[in-house]
Amino acid sequence: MAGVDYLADERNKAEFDVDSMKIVWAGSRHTFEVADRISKLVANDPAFRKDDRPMLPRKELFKNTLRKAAYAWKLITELRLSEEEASKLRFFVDEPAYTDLHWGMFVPALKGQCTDEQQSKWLPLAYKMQIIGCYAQTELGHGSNVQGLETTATFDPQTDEFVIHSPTLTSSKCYHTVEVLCTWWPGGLGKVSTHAVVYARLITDGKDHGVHGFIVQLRSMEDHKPLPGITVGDIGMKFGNGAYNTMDNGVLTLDHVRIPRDQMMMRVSQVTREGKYKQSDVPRQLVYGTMVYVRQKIVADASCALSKAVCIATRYSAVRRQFGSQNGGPETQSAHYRKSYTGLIQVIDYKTQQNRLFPLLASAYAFRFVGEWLKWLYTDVTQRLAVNDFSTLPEAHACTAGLKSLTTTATADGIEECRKLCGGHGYLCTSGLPELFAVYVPACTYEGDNIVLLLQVARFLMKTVSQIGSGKQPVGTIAYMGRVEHLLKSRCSVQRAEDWLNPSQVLEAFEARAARMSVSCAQNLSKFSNPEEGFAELSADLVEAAVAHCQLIVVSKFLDKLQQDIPGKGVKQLLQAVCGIYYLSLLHKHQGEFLATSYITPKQAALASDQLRALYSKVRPNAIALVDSFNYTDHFLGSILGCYDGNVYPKLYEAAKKDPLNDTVVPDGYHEYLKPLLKQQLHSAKL
Ligand SMILES: CCCCCCCCCCCCCCCC(=O)SCCNC(=O)CCNC(=O)[C@H](O)C(C)(C)COP(=O)(O)OP(=O)(O)OC[C@H]1O[C@@H](n2cnc3c(N)ncnc32)[C@H](O)[C@@H]1OP(=O)(O)O
Ligand SMILES: Cc1cc2nc3c(=O)[nH]c(=O)nc-3n(C[C@H](O)[C@H](O)[C@H](O)COP(=O)(O)OP(=O)(O)OC[C@H]3O[C@@H](n4cnc5c(N)ncnc54)[C@H](O)[C@@H]3O)c2cc1C
Repeated sequence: MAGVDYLADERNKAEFDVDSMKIVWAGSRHTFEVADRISKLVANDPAFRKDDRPMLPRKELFKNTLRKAAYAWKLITELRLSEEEASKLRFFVDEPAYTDLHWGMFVPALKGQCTDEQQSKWLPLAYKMQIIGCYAQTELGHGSNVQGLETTATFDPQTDEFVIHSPTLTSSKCYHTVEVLCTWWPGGLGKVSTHAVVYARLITDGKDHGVHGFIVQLRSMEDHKPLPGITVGDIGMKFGNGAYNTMDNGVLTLDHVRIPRDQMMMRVSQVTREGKYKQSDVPRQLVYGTMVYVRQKIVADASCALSKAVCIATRYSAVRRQFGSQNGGPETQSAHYRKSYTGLIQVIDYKTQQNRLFPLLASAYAFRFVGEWLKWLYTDVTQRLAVNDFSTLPEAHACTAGLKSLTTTATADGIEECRKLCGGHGYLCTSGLPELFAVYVPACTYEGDNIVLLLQVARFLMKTVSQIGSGKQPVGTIAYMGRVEHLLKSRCSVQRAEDWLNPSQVLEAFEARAARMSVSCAQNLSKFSNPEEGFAELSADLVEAAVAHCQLIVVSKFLDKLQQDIPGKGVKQLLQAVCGIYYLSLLHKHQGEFLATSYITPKQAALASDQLRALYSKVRPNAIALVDSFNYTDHFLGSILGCYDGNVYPKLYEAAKKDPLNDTVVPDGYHEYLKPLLKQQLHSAKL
């Protein structure tokens, strides 16, 4: 049976050039080649085995992660991998680790918030991993409310130092049940990091200047023990087996820990030798800059996680057969696999399966392209900041916050839907889906709770609406608000189902819905004498308006992508169909809003559904090729249900045999707990 491709027929049906699509998915030929090479390097190295993760006890799991991270670093240095290759290697190793926080947050925080002089001291150490850092912001009592952090950094002019101190019960106003209010959650903090960027309230001469970042050494470079005044450890097991438990999320208390003055990150503001507080020309919000950076990365990562789940569910839906003519014999005769299956229906052919699966497939592509665009936006804003142009920062904040929220929510829900799409077998760890879900789902919370972030977008929208008519022309993703009068009056002109394939029509529909929802919120807000009270009261509506705005961004960036030159036979046509599925499934799901804002009629909504069904039929023969285009190795997918050759059943059977519980035929515990029970029942039955 080895070597047979059970999905070959499906692959032969493809109407587009898969190799070209792989390049579109990767972003460029160069990126494709790097990803292809590095993913194979990881897949072929037994040191990166990961199928045992759900079975390992925490301590072993964690030690194994340390081993893999050290081995990955050895490869990176020995093979002299570039920064791009090294980050791909960590990505394909596919195991949350302290390195994510070191490279993903500690290094960016140093880059974004330190002066040039500070960077020249700290960055070389961090680049060579001579120090390992984490990002310690969240406290036990404060996560979302960053301004409410209670850790203090008090300047001592006598010694030219800051005294960093965790709040205690006596200094805490809000907590009465714990003795110490500590830092809580940072990844990499619990057991590994030697240093942390700690966020604390800066106090000079008795005055509180709000939250600032400080570089604090946590552990000795000699023996890794915590330095005096520092108590640090892991916060305990998290959701799921394996999963995010490879990460040492930590708890930290700082008891009057002293650091030199130059370990305050001083790009945004400074404290002089005399203890004078000075603010640079740059906006204070740049203290939040690392979060903008990471949110942008998280959007790009959403398409990776969702595409993984979708790849598994699509391949398995083509393999799995249910109902139909039974003339081929029972499902378990794997030796006659192909022949016996001819009369049975592949579950991917059920329209209900397509209606759940294909919008997720389309979302994976949509998030890929919006992620690419967001990376561009971030680069652009960074270049502007470097020359003191801060004009696009509010938009960058709104886009990163909103798209992080939209894409992570859809991805977490999508992974769970993919599990259900795989029926019972989706619930097995060997499907890869339970672990993927458990690893992914905190993305809805970390780096900003998704609702809290949408409220930030809503504030931005309300500010924009309030400025309409002031002469200030909205630009970028909010430019459509400049045409709000037209959008409030216009009506959809769709008459036939195919009219829903017209990009300008689609764009106007999403713009009109978003603009109308924002304007309606603004009108309702104006009825409140206290705007903050009104904002709190209407927050559920505001969140919906923010979602409408973010969906518009994703749709418009997908449509923009299709305006580009996309080479390869049939590639652009397929992407047009995929894009259509993305926006029409959104339109269908949020039909109520499109109808309530009166832009479309019920008849036009029905035509949209007709067109959506037609696009499902167009995509169906291409479904396997569309997920092959992600170019994932079986190692990276980590799923028997999603394996490339589709030879699912023998692999499931073999994996079950290898489960430690099957090491013995009679289980451990039989003599202590089962035998006496059975004996006793036998005895009473005889009586
Ligand atoms: C291998 C591949 C992996 C790839 C994948 C990634 C890799 C990397 C691994 C990561 C692995 C996870 C690691 C999780 C790591 C944590 O979770 S770190 C902790 C993150 N914590 C959070 O996100 C907290 C969320 N809360 C916040 O961001 C803020 O406090 C809030 C909610 C924005 C509120 O801020 P605030 O200052 O209290 O309130 P607000 O008055 O609304 O704002 C003031 C002004 O600042 C502006 N503002 C607020 N925030 C910002 C901002 N960020 N920028 C600019 N302006 C801002 C507002 O718009 C407002 O402007 P104006 O209206 O005055 O003009
Ligand atoms: C796996 C993981 C890794 C993490 N890694 C790090 C790290 O490396 N470094 C770090 O500093 N932190 C880290 N965190 C912490 C994380 O950033 C916070 O948990 C997150 O920002 C949410 O804050 P919170 O826990 O205070 O939630 P809360 O704010 O307490 O949220 C609880 C509920 O209240 C709601 N809510 C809160 N405020 C509002 C509001 N204004 N309006 C309406 N609803 C509201 C939320 O929507 C949510 O439903 C991590 C968290 C997790 C789960």
